[in-house]
Amino acid sequence: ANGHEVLLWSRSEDQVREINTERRNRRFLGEAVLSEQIRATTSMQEAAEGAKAVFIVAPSSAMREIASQLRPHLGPEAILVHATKGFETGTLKRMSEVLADEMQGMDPARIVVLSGPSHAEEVIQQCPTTVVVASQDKEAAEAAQALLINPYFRVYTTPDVVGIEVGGALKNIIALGAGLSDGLGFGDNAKAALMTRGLAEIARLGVAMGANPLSFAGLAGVGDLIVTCTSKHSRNWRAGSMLAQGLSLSEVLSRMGMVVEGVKTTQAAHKLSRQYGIEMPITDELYLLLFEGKEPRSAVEDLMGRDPTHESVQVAESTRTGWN
Ligand SMILES: NC(=O)C1=CN([C@@H]2O[C@H](COP(=O)(O)OP(=O)(O)OC[C@H]3O[C@@H](n4cnc5c(N)ncnc54)[C@H](O)[C@@H]3O)[C@@H](O)[C@H]2O)C=CC1
Ligand SMILES: O=C(CO)COP(=O)(O)O
Repeated sequence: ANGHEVLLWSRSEDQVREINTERRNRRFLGEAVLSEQIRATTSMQEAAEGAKAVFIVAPSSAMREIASQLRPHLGPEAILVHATKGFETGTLKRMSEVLADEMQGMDPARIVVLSGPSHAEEVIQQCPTTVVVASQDKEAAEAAQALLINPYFRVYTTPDVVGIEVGGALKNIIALGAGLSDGLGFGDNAKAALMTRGLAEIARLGVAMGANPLSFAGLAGVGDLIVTCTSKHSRNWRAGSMLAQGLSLSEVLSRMGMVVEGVKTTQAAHKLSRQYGIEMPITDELYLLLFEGKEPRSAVEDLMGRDPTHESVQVAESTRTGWN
């Protein structure tokens, strides 16, 4: 829509053919017609060489593999943007840390994170959407902003890479919980409580990891939390509502056929909360429910029956500085 020449890389020959010959990507975007400016290829080299910007939009589980395939083809001036919401399971690293590992020799200032309330199904229909791009380098963030911004897609910048990645990843855990809550018929009060107290625990962990607390009031915090807990497009919300119907986790994942990042993120956040000494009661209950067979109703009873406390969000002082 912005007039750029876009070359998509996919490992699927069928998908590449469908995009190039029919201008459709049916499995993911139905009958939406893709711009003539978009072509696809199965060659990483063809896709990346000479590109002004490279966007990685793969599941978190594929990030390291894709980054290592990309490394030999990324030009010295290109910015590297990712829109992936999750952590690496084994190392608990954020996605920009995985990219920095794999792009040895590349200036980490060229890495940009894109996040915010943005379901692809609505962006392709040109519905008004706002996102945020984060980079330790102001120029790199502004370069991504300039490439993407248009009358229906508004892009903000921020230096808070940690806050934007942590907010985007952790909201998926709460969205799984919101789907469960809705599926069990718990009503709007319960969902509002989950979102609010969920945001409190997201902010607590995020700040401990070095985020600016104010980022959690922004697009990649409360903004993405709202859309993922309330949208019919959300895979995490849908997965939660299927779990409420009594389906097992493996049944839910095979029926979805698309990534449900909140599942692996629950595991990662459960470990991170212990590593940083942060209390995350909603995440803990979801962990027990997803991986240790706890019944949803007893998870809710345990959450509601915690010791009475006061409402403070209890975030520590942030130590991070921003751009000048
Ligand atoms: N769908 C959306 O609207 C949004 C998605 N995201 C994030 O983007 C990431 C990807 O999500 P979706 O595209 O929605 O997932 P998806 O499950 O719909 O599609 C993932 C694609 O990646 C491919 N893939 C998986 N592993 C691969 C590998 N090792 N090498 C090459 N290709 C591989 C799959 O074949 C599939 O085509 C996730 O982290 C998600 O949280 C972020 C914002 C919005
Ligand atoms: O992150 C998203 C929207 O901003 C996508 O959420 P789901 O993965 O739950 O569909």
